[in-house]
Amino acid sequence: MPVTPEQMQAFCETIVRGREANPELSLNDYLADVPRMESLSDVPSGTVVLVRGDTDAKPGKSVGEGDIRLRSMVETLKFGQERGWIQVIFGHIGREPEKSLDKVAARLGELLGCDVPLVEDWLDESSMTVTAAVTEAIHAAKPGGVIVLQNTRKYDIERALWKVKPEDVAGLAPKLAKFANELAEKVGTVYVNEAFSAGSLDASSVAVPAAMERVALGKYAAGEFDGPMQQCLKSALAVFSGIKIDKLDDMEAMISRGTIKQIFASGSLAMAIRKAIGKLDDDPVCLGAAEDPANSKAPWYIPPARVEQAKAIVADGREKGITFTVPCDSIVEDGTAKDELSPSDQQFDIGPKSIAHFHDAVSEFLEQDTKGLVAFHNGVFGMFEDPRFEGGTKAWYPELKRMKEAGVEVYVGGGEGGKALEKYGEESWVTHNFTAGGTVLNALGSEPVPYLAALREAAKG
Ligand SMILES: Nc1ncnc2c1ncn2[C@@H]1O[C@H](COP(=O)(O)OP(=O)(O)O)[C@@H](O)[C@H]1O
Ligand SMILES: O=C(OP(=O)(O)O)[C@H](O)COP(=O)(O)O
Repeated sequence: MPVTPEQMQAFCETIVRGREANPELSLNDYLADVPRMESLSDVPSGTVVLVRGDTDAKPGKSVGEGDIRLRSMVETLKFGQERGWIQVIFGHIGREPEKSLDKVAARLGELLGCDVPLVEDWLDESSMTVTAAVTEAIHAAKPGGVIVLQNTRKYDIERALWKVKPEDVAGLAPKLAKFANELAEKVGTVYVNEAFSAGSLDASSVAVPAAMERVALGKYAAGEFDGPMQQCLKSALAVFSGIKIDKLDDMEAMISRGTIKQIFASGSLAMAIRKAIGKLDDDPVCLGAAEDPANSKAPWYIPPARVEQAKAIVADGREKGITFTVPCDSIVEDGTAKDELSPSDQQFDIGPKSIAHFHDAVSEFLEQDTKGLVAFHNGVFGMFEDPRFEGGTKAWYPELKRMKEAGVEVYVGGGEGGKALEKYGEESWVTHNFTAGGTVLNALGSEPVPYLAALREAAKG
């Protein structure tokens, strides 16, 4: 049965409203309601299965280079191949619509040991119809065949939900319903999400499941949520760094679960915590350009409301016995270190005193019995892509190694922090490095993972 615009509206409103739609649900409640691959074991050979894949990868010259997300899909794709399904993978790559999945399709072919054709133009967006090229590719495929559709983000419909408010969903629902129904009719009504990192409100992840008869979470994604993510929920130490100030929401949610004993905050976002501590302890701190309203559009701007939020986090945290470790100096635009910022200074990295301070805080953390102790790290300590501002991040990864060697389970929450681990350390330095940044923060933090919410809604039927 095709999904009606009204049904699509209700479906997508739930996803867009996020936690507000179902405030009582935890990650594990979502996971409990999402069907797994085994539930599709009876899907017969020759069935066309739509797979939302983790295609945002940069495959290098040989297998193993830049293709970790593609390798993460192999078990699920083999599960389908063994059952003779024809799997049609669709997903995004980067944020530019013109980026191509040609290398991704080729690498998937190498990984699966078969030819994986790429369908370039698969949607006529003016009429919102799936093109004949897709039907032809499916007809040409044998049982076990795998097809890739070009970058979903070449079509505007993919990101139509990204910036909408719940009250605006109604206007988009007819288009989204047509899109999802076309895929259901011309491709298939069995849908698998094996895109662990695709945590945005892409239509392929959050609207298409509404038109599907059967849905399941892929094996890799399920394994990440059931395994390492469960361990992260037990973290005693959480390291939050980077530039995105909304990570304070996730810090708050993580603290509210009750396992956190220590917070390390670094990078640009730590300035909000530092300022908050200054206010609470009557020791004023200047954040320089980051608190100048003239910079309110900059990604590193710290709005007064975030400082207030940080104050509440620190005050509540201290009552619970949580300690907060923050930088005590900064590297500014000319590459020099400063203890205090002047109103015009911009912070780009933490300074040498902060590096030593974090080293000492790790030593202190390791003084306790480390058996069963879990640490979670997210983000980077400075603008590490520029060698002038990489010092803090570079010095931090050996600290993760030190913790792991002392018996702590150490998890890195993907994203830029994951890339920095590859640059300055080795995978073996930590217990697990997630292949996703945003998804991990949502799962551990303040908002449900959109695609899990969509799979849960779709599974309700
Ligand atoms: N002062 C800063 N501190 C931390 N990161 C910064 C800073 N200035 C710029 N950045 C950039 O922000 C990005 C990382 O921040 P963020 O987006 O929060 O991390 P993630 O992608 O892991 O969530 C990096 O590209 C980094 O270079
Ligand atoms: O790289 C990704 O996420 P991540 O940077 O959170 O790990 C995913 O492909 C999601 O990309 P998006 O943030 O453009 O939706």
